[in-house]
Amino acid sequence: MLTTRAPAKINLTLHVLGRRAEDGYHELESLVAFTGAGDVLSLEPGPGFGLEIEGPTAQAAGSGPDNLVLRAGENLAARVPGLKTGRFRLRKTLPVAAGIGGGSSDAAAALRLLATANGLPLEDPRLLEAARAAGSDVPVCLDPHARFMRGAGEHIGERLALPPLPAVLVNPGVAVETGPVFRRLGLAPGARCDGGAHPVIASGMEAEAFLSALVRGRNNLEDAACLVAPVIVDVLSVLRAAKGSRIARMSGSGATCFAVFSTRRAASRAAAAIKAYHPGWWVRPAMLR
Ligand SMILES: C[C@@](CO)(OP(=O)(O)O)[C@H](O)COP(=O)(O)OP(=O)(O)OC[C@H]1O[C@@H](n2ccc(N)nc2=O)[C@H](O)[C@@H]1O
Ligand SMILES: Nc1ncnc2c1ncn2[C@@H]1O[C@H](COP(=O)(O)OP(=O)(O)O)[C@@H](O)[C@H]1O
Repeated sequence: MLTTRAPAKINLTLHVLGRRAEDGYHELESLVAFTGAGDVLSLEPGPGFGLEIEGPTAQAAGSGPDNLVLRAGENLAARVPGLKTGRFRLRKTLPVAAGIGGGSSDAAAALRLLATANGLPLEDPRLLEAARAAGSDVPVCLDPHARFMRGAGEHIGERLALPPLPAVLVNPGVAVETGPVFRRLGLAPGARCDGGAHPVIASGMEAEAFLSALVRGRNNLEDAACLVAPVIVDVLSVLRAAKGSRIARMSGSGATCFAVFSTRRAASRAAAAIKAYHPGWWVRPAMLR
């Protein structure tokens, strides 16, 4: 049995640069980081693909052929003749349709497990192709470390060493689909946006320099997502008001938002205080990397 983690993806920034005429997808520039924890996926090698799923958000994710774990597996099998397959077991704890790429990270985890079972290096181009075919966010989740993502997610930058980023993640329990949030931007195919250049972020930046660059970035989907799910406005104001919070922003197309704190202790305290006032919200302290 092979096992790997499928950590949550956080878009520390998400700049929308325009909308492509060819396929209607939006061109992005996004600084992505990952949490330590997340879903857990195992593979028991054997004939054909199968999926068992359990955990608090298993039902919302679904175990049918549309589950991104199975889609990713089939995508790779279509590209690698004689691929060794097997039965996946997914422990699903990340909220679903939450802007933290849980399904994408599960799909990437499935590809990593299949790569190991088949002796394929992570750099095998067929893995990247199978990832792209499963969804825009899957390629960046293949090797879950902080980096830039560009295009509609198909261009992945080098790993970046970020300073320690103690954070709190909050999801208010409202599922937000990605497509409708992009549509709310109202960009015509071929349109370009001029929201200002992305702040310069370099590997090895010291914490204060990194945070002052980060605050000059943005998530262009925030306003559109707040129209779809107005509770995001409350989540952002709670995170901004939390003691020791340095920056609060939405991840992806929402509804999960994050705040970064100067210390782990401040993040843990803020998480406990938010949870006490909002017992129905999913609240997690996390180190981002
Ligand atoms: C917004 C982001 C940011 O990381 O994350 P999430 O909020 O989903 O976590 C991603 O770009 C989402 O990636 P993913 O969730 O894999 O999206 P996909 O399944 O490929 O696309 C869902 C729908 O969103 C729209 N879409 C997606 C990506 C993109 N760059 N432009 C788009 O217009 C398209 O309408 C597409 O049909
Ligand atoms: N393994 C999976 N985990 C979560 N959602 C999944 C999975 N497989 C398929 N899905 C579907 O993918 C869609 C997006 O889910 P998810 O990846 O959690 O969204 P987001 O990227 O916004 O966090 C949902 O509608 C869900 O039904």
